[in-house]
Amino acid sequence: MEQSVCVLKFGGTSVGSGERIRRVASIVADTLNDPTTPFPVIVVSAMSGVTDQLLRIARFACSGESESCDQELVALRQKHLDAAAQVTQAGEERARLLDELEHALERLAEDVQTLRKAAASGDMVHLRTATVASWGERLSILLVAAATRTYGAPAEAVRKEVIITSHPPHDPSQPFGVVEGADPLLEETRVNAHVLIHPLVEAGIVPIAAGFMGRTITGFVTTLGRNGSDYSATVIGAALDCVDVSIYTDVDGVLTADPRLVANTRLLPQLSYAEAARLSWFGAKVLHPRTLIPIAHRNIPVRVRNSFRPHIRGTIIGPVGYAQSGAGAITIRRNLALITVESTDLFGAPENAGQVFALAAKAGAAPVAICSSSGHHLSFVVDEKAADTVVALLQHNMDTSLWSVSLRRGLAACACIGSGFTNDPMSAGRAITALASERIPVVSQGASEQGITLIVEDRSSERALRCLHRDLIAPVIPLVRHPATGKEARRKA
Ligand SMILES: Nc1ncnc2c1ncn2[C@@H]1O[C@H](COP(=O)(O)OP(=O)(O)O)[C@@H](O)[C@H]1O
Ligand SMILES: N[C@@H](CC(=O)OP(=O)(O)O)C(=O)O
Repeated sequence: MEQSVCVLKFGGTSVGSGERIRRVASIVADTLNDPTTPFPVIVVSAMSGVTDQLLRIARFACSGESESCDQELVALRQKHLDAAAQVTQAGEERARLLDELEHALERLAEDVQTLRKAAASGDMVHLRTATVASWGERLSILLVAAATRTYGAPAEAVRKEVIITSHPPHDPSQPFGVVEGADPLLEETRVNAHVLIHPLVEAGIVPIAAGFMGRTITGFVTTLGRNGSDYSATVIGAALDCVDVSIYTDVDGVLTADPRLVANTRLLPQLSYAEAARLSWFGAKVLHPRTLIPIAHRNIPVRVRNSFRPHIRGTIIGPVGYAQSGAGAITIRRNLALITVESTDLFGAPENAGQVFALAAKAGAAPVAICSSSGHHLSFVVDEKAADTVVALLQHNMDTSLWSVSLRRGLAACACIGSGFTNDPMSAGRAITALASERIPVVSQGASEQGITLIVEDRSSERALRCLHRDLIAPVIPLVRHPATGKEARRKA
């Protein structure tokens, strides 16, 4: 019988430097040595900032800015060599790592050349860009594997083959230096995962696999989209029938709001798949929005944990949710636009909803939120960058003597999320009152059993997030200066 496995995914912040990679290696070694945990399979992201750097390299290569391109390549090489010096002692392991890194960097340089030529001929630039973008993960697996071995745990980077087989990306017409996510092919990925991972596991060797990347059946490298390593970890986890997936990042778990924007956030110990999916849909960067798709229907739990404080339990995402009344978390999704389709004869919006959303989908825009409708109008928000294409398609395809289409840019969605939100009849009122008290107008809104979504102007969105968090989740208690006690008063006197 095959041994049961758990998947540990380490994000870019967790592998951001040699010192951090050593910390990751010690977590991997501890997991391997813990008899109560299944055998670990590791999925890693690129060192933080490296995918951005690779996409700059891709852009410079395509636009013929050779000097800038070469400068970035030199900086990228140095970053990985510095990390290599930190994760290994001089000796055999260091020599092996440097050799592997040099070989990988040479292949990256070749792929950049191929991209240059592709841009000149206009041939498959998007696939060549994905190949360049995937090198961040292909470099970091070498560092993590070497670091893990120095902790006495046998580990090997999975580098010759790619685990995730995917479709090609849908839209080949991306601007230079941009990658679009491709959809994984689950059955093919399952076969690869068993062929590539299980022999290592059976031999007691920890597999270290590159997140984010995939490959088409015809052999082209793809990506699962920006920040897609979380998603790749659950795709690989599902393919391996893993017991659970741990996402290691730089915060203690899923919090009541983004701690970079709100001061007094709290850890959410437990979330249902639906709650967590909603949080990431509405902007919580801690999880990629597609992460839960491969595993939720199989009840495989996901734990979000801090690689800097691994002793903390983190957040468990599973079938059972956050069982409190009111909002559990507040998120913001920015850079949205509101599209309103209105019939001039005051009739027919519900009948035409299917056509409206089909046209939006054709423009590659899923409605982020559907805000309001009546017999003669329908309004929904989409990502601002897709809005012009959606409006153009609507105007082109709908009878403009009967329909008008309007667009309002510069908006954001504030989502107050929690399955218990509607248990408390005061919740929605408190959310709107919180915004009103800060003079933040609500442009539109939508509600469901899982919470309420308030559309506000983008420029007010961070302020809106803070006041909603303060009034719905964690009041900010002002520091009160107590009057001097008797003793202090005597000393002052
Ligand atoms: N509700 C939330 N809970 C926790 N973190 C959040 C939340 N919303 C946004 N974040 C942000 O997500 C970040 C982690 O995601 P990311 O930077 O992609 O990490 P990684 O490099 O590990 O993939 C955190 O540092 C935090 O600022
Ligand atoms: N490195 C890729 C994929 C990724 O998910 O990274 P992270 O785990 O650091 O968010 C990116 O930056 O898009």
